[in-house]
Amino acid sequence: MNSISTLYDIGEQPRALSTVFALSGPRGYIRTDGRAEPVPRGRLDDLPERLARMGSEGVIVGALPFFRKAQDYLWKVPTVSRYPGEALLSDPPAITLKEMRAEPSPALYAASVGHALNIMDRRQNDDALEKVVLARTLVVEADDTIPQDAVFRRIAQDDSITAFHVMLPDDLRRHPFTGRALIGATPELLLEKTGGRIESHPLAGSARRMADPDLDRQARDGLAQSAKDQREHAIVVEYILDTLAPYCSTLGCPQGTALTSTRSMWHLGTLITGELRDPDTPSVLLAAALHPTPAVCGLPCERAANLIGQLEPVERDFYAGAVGWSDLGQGGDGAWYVAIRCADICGPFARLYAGAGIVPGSDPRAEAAETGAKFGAMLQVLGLSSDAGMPPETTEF
Ligand SMILES: C=C(O[C@@H]1C=C(C(=O)O)C=C[C@H]1O)C(=O)O
Repeated sequence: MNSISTLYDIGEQPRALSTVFALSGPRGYIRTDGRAEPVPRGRLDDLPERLARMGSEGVIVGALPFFRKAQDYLWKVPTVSRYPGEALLSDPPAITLKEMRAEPSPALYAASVGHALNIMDRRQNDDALEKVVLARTLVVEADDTIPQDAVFRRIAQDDSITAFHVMLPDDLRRHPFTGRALIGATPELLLEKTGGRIESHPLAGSARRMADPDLDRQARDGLAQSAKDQREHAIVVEYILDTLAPYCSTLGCPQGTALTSTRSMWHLGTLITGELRDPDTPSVLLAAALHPTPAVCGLPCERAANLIGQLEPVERDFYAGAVGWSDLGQGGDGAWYVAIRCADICGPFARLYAGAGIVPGSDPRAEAAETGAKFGAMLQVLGLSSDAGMPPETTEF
């Protein structure tokens, strides 16, 4: 018996999964229909073999974990349904929250950033750490079970992001509840494939948006001119181009780097487009090959992942992994998004995650504030103030 069947007590039987996977973004609303068959769980490195055993029809949906050595959580469904975005417009109920705490504290997070900067300073050789993305979390507890569908619907009303709602394996070691899901508002496309054409839209380099239009313009201009943010961004774009090049006959970023925004953040973003040599390479395999990019991990990748494992006190699990779909019957067409600006929700608990890229020249206090701002979108849909995750002014760093 594998861990899915143990936790869900479903044996190897397919199960009905009406709300286990939904995406809603500028390209409409997609959700799974019909009975779902689990893809045997395993590491990303052996996903090609596991997928080959799933046949050539149906749609693969689900979540890839942050660490490549952790187990993915994927399902095969007969089909996905697409609806216009309006299908989600409804009036979701309010959520009453009881408690909130930061894990780790902003001060401890800033200390980890300082530690990473020391490592970067010390090692000036070929294997030197150039970038690492460090995350922190907020735990919120509601009075009652958090209504996941309402949270998803509320997020999906923001058309500057792609909202996702993806079932996760229950983790009874953490809480005695079932029905765990990852729900979020990602602005970042890892990879989309349509026929032979692929797109990736990495983001890196961030500034918090301001309510005052003059301050907001200053924040935007400051980001556009920041050499540190441009370096942080270029590392991601180069990595994605290098990784996709062997799969592509043409590849490039014709529009260059531009500012993009959500309701709460400014980012530097670069649209990467290409033509595949083999137009039947499934999007899920391309996403698995790319993941984790230095937008969520760092460079060199393995060194950065090891440091994340050492410095972050809370497991990332599926945060900063990827969520998406891949239609095997249509040459693997589909879209995979970076699973950020999200919360791991189970029963009355939600754990929100936010990370920031650290490069030489980063300021630990500014990174603690940046992660605070990145909690904003999820805090707001949970009924809290969007700046409730900002480090308190009185915090001693
Ligand atoms: C890691 C996160 O965001 C990533 C890090 C960014 C940065 O460091 O500037 C920007 C966008 C994302 O690629 C997150 O939101 O948790």
